[in-house]
Amino acid sequence: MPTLKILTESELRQAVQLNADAIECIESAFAALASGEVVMPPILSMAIEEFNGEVDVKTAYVPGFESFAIKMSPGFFDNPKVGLPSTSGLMVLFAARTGMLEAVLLDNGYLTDIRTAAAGAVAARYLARSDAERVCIVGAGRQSRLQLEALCLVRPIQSAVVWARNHDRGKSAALELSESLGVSVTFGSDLKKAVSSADIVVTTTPSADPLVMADWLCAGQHITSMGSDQAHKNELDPGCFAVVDRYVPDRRSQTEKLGELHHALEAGTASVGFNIPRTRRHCCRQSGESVESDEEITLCDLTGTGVQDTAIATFARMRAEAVSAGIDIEV
Ligand SMILES: NC(=O)C1=CN([C@@H]2O[C@H](COP(=O)(O)OP(=O)(O)OC[C@H]3O[C@@H](n4cnc5c(N)ncnc54)[C@H](O)[C@@H]3O)[C@@H](O)[C@H]2O)C=CC1
Ligand SMILES: O=C([O-])C1=[NH+]CCC1
Repeated sequence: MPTLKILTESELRQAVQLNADAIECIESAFAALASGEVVMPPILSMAIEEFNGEVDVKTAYVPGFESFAIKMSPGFFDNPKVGLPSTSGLMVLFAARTGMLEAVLLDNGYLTDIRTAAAGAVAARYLARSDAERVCIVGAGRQSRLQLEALCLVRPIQSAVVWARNHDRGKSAALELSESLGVSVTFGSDLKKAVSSADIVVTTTPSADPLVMADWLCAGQHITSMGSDQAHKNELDPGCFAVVDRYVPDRRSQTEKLGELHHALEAGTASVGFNIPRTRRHCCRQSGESVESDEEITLCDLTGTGVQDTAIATFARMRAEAVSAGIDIEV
């Protein structure tokens, strides 16, 4: 009879943390995706508008990996009002050779959180100036915290400003991050000022209306937009596409439907097939492209990919098995 491994959130938290290993895991996943060998179908997404919710199913097969993950990932963005996290869910691992069920990772969204923050770190590693030290984080939820933590692992961050609609939540996030990261993190109510004075801007909200305006961007900045992962979400003024010098999507076929590119295509600030106007050497490659000039404005559009999920799930299972974590049941 086949054996099934079950891992709980606390076991997975012990196995995987946001650190250099997790970043390496996700960087390798993007490199595999860029090789063109990965099989990654479009995201299956169900909107439950009535409750400001969505459920995303993501998967990918990576040649050479013994297993592939299928992830079920709800995002219900009114949950914080009732004391619940916005995102949750689980990942399931299957054998790549036989399709047999191998493991259920009851992570409650933890592995998605880590792989998403690690993607932000990979983006900054390749696209932010090496001396980038001032950050603006837009939003004060789970990813706002993790994205800043991730940036501190790849750039010499000295200070950050957190902007949030809800000032109290923004102030709490800033205080918490100051204490946990040991850098100066303050709340800023003036988003224009916070964006304009940052070396790196990360947008982390499910906003359906642009928050960051094109004329706030400055030479030498890197922007990662990771909150907009559904067609209706839009954190950047589409005009940003007319001023950025380098654009990198996690998956072009996703960002043109779900990410910031989608809105730029609709607004006509980017064209299908594209190339951003005013381009010096624009790229749409998946990864491995690094910033070439300290004056470039770079934009990374993250919509979240199944290859990240297969990578983090297989990594977590390997780490957990190394310490004999979890229970095995015969099914
Ligand atoms: N690209 C990717 O791979 C992933 C993207 N996401 C997306 O990132 C976003 C944030 O996720 P979490 O941090 O887990 O959520 P969260 O609910 O913990 O945090 C969201 C933050 O955005 C704020 N916010 C909500 N609506 C807003 C609006 N209209 N204008 C300004 N601020 C607003 C909230 O008050 C909160 O501070 C979501 O859109 C989620 O779908 C999440 C995980 C992976
Ligand atoms: O899988 C994912 O990236 C997400 N699921 C819900 C919000 C984002």
